[in-house]
Formats: sequence, structure tokens, C-alpha cells
Amino acid sequence: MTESLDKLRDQIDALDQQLQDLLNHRAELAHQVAEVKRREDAEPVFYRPEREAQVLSRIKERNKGPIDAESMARLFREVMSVCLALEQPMRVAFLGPEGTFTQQAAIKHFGHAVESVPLGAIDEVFREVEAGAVHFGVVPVENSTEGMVNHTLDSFMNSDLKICGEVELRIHHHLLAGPHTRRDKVTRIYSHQQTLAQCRQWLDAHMPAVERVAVSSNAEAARRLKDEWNAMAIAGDMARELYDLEPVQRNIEDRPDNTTRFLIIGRQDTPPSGRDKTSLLISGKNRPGLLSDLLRPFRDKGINLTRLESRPSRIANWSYVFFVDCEGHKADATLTEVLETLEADGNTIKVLGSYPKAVL
Ligand SMILES: C=C(O[C@@H]1C=C(C(=O)O)C=C[C@H]1O)C(=O)O
Repeated sequence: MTESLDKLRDQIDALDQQLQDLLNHRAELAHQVAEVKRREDAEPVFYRPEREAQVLSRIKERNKGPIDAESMARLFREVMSVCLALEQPMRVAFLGPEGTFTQQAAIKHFGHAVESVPLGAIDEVFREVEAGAVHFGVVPVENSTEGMVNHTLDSFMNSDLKICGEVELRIHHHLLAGPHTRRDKVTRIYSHQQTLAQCRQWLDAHMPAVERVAVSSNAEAARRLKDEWNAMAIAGDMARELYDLEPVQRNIEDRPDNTTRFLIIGRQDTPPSGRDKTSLLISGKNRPGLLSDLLRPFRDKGINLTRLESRPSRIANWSYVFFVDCEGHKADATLTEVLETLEADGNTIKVLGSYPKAVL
């Protein structure tokens, strides 16, 4: 038997009332949590990434549908964002301008209730977090097609900031036209260098004769179309919406699984969540077998590495530091032993942070 529309809507109204009451009840509890934090700590830390990751993981695990687990977790992401804002309004700096993928990553990680602050360069994001002008920063660190974002790795060498989270974002790029673009007269395509590289094959095949002009961000590329008639831009949805541009061709990235990983940087250490990663900066005296000596303790303790990168040390030519990401938290006994072994061997280790693996 099918129920009438009115009856079904009455049931939805009743449930909405309950949901609304429950959400407000949850917010009141979060408010009380804030009071406990203030009472117990002279410098209270309101944002707790490990707790948020646990809440979101549990929501995904116990979800029965028909709403899919990802969507359910995203809804709760926003609920927690609003609850946290009641404890403390948060300011998060990102590699701007408005409309960048880094802003999208910031919102994916913290939800919409944070104030996001655009900054012009990766080292400015580091500086503003160090200075305490914002609570956290978000910077890109690697792309699945184009590799490392070297500015970010190099910034960690001179900074004591801690990584307290990671975000992965599927990146789609669109070829865009502005209000004055004469599509048959296009001589230039603007985009960020990384984006041009991620769309290289498509551009070679479809627009080989058009000049590719690298600008500071995709959002800046999109902004330029406001008053140009012979240019197009490549950018993502956020920039397209912000500058109200027409998509000429969607999803022109060469790899359909094109993904960028971003890091959340802050001034605080993050306790274990149970599903964590640790990022390390390791340097040792150059000698035959250095790299294999550095890696052996991880193998001996059965710790999985998720990334290994080398960068010039900037101390002497052809000497290198290694960025290592591994599974586990620095408070885990096995990882502590690995770090002790490496230090006892005369290497220098800087723990850039232990943080929950991305849940969303
Ligand atoms: C409520 C808390 O504070 C914040 C808000 C959370 C939430 O709304 O669930 C979770 C972690 C914190 O970022 C808490 O620490 O439990």
C-alpha cells in the first residue's frame, strides 16, 4: 500500500523536528566540552583532529544506507564544523586566491563553518600559522600526475610547524571561456603550471598551436578572462563558479584519477586516532648505503612506508634530505624504536607530525 504524499510529508516534518532538536542537543554538548577544555587547560586546544577522524570513521563503518557512507560522513563533517565553531570560530589560511583547489581542500577537511583566509604563497601560509594569525594552514604537497610540490617540502625544512591532517581531492580541470572570449580567435591559454602539466596530452592533441601561459594559480587564470577576448583558462569548478565562466570542454586532465594531496599545518601535536600516518624529515652523512641504512629499521619493524622523497639539503651541493611518510603514530612503541635506532646511527630526524589518515 502506498501512503499519500501528505502523510509521507508529515512523517518527514516530524523527523526534521527531531533531527533539529538532536543537532541542537549535540551542539550544547560540544559547548560543554569547550568549557571542560577551558577549565582543564590554560591554553585549550578546541580542534581535535584525532577525535574528528574517529567520529567520521565510525559513521562510515556503521552506516546502513540508503544514504551512502561518503555522503553521510560529509553531512556529519558539516555538523562537527558548526559545533566546533560554537566552541571557537576557526581561521584557516590556504594557498589562494579564492577559488583554488587548496580552498576546496580546506573546506573538505574543516567544513564550511571555518573562516578561510587566502594567502599568495605557500611560505606565507607557513608564516601566518607560525605567527598565530590563523589557527591552521592548508598547502598542497603532491599530485598523482605531476609529483611533489617542492615549495611545500622546502618550507618544512625551516619550520617547526606540525602536520595535523591530510586531505585528498580528486582534481578535474575544465577549459573555460570568459564573457568576451572569441572562441575562434584564441591565442593563449592561462593556467597554473601544474595544471598545464596535468593536461599536457589533451592540449597537445586539441590545441597544439595555442600558447600556454603559466600564471600563479588556476583562480588567477580564471580571473584574467574577465577582460580578455583572445584567451581561455584551465581551472576547476570552484574558480569557474566564482568567475562565472563557460565550460568549453570539461575534465581535460590526462589521467581520470588525477588526485592532489594537501596537508593541514598547525602548532599543535595530534594524539593517536588509531589509524595514523607519520611524516619525517631524515638526513644522514652521505656514504655508500645511506638510503638502505635509513630504510632498514622500518622494514625490520614491519612499518609500511607510504612515500619517500629526496630534496637537496641546501647545505652543500649534492647532499640530500629524505621525506619519509609511514603508517603509524610517533607514540607507537615500534615507531619510537625505529626513530631511536636511526638517531643512534648518527642520523638527524625531524618529526613533521603524526596525524589521522584522511577519512573523507
Ligand atoms: C566536541 C569536541 O570538540 C571539537 C568538535 C568535535 C565534534 O563536534 O564532535 C570533535 C572534536 C573537536 O574538534 C571534542 O573535542 O570532543
